[in-house]
Amino acid sequence: MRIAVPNKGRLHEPTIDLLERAGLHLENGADRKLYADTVDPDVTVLFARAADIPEYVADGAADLGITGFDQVQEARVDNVSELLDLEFGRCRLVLAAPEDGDTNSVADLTGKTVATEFPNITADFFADTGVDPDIVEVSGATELTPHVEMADAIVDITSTGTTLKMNRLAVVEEVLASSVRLFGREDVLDDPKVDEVRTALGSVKQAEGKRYLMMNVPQDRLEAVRDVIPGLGGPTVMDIADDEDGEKVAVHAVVDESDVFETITAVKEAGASDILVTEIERLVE
Ligand SMILES: Nc1ncnc2c1ncn2[C@@H]1O[C@H](COP(=O)(O)OP(=O)(O)OP(=O)(O)O)[C@@H](O)[C@H]1O
Ligand SMILES: O=P(O)(O)OC[C@H]1O[C@H](OP(=O)(O)OP(=O)(O)O)[C@H](O)[C@@H]1O
Ligand SMILES: [Mg+2]
Repeated sequence: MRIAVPNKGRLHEPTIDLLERAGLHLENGADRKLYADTVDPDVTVLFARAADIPEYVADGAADLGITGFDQVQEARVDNVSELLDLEFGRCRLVLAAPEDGDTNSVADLTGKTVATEFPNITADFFADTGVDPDIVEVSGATELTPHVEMADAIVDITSTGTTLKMNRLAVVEEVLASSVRLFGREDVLDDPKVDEVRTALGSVKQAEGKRYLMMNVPQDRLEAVRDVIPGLGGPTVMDIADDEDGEKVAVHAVVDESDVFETITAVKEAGASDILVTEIERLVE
């Protein structure tokens, strides 16, 4: 099973980090190579440009891919399916035009020119509006084009909005919301390995923002402690090995990070002691 992941750019690091946290440790270094093995002899990682990854998967060079939803849409591949929203690389593709110009709506672009790195997404967007501007494809620095009379507006990526602002451009309309996705070619989706990879990556997502709480509780305080532990099903209650009288039990629970502070105070008041809080690497529900 080959997974294509971004070889550079802003998605490279977080993708490698996610694979590592999911237990798919890369064996022979991720830098400046086309391939890396992983601890799983059946899984190889292939490094490719974020924009090329959907094609790699569609054509069979890789079986699974990790890249932005914008790239998957732009590639117009019809034999891949999304498996998981990995929820990083969040950004929006927007139609933007000079702040002080006369393009304030989509309709103002009749007979005008729009520059973009995403000509297919842009064409689909305008097809739905009935407005039919010329679309000029550029391969970077799109924000410059309205200032050099190349275009009247652009369709480009924004997240914080800093780049648009720096170039005195204002959003006219949102075109697409994107985040990084795991996707696969449809003819490999029955392979059990696909589900293994999806579960492993999903388990890292599940664990984010959760904490594992452990404590000791006298038997007669157990109900009181149980009552104040929020979240994910009931806590796990276990006997303590060298507690011969059986007076105390160990209580373990998964709690939202945002609830940890209050929960510690509450369980302590209810009679718990020796309270431990740890991070969770993975959580398979
Ligand atoms: N400002 C941003 N905020 C969040 N996500 C972004 C942002 N810019 C790009 N992305 C996401 O990252 C993907 C890849 O963008 P990136 O800039 O890393 O690569 P690139 O510039 O296309 O790659 P290359 O350097 O190979 O040309 C985009 O398709 C998008 O999904
Ligand atoms: O809303 P902002 O936070 O300013 O982000 C938007 C910018 O981020 C991306 O460029 P990137 O930084 O990836 O540089 P690149 O042009 O080299 O890809 C994108 O192409 C925008 O220019
Ligand atoms: Mg970029």
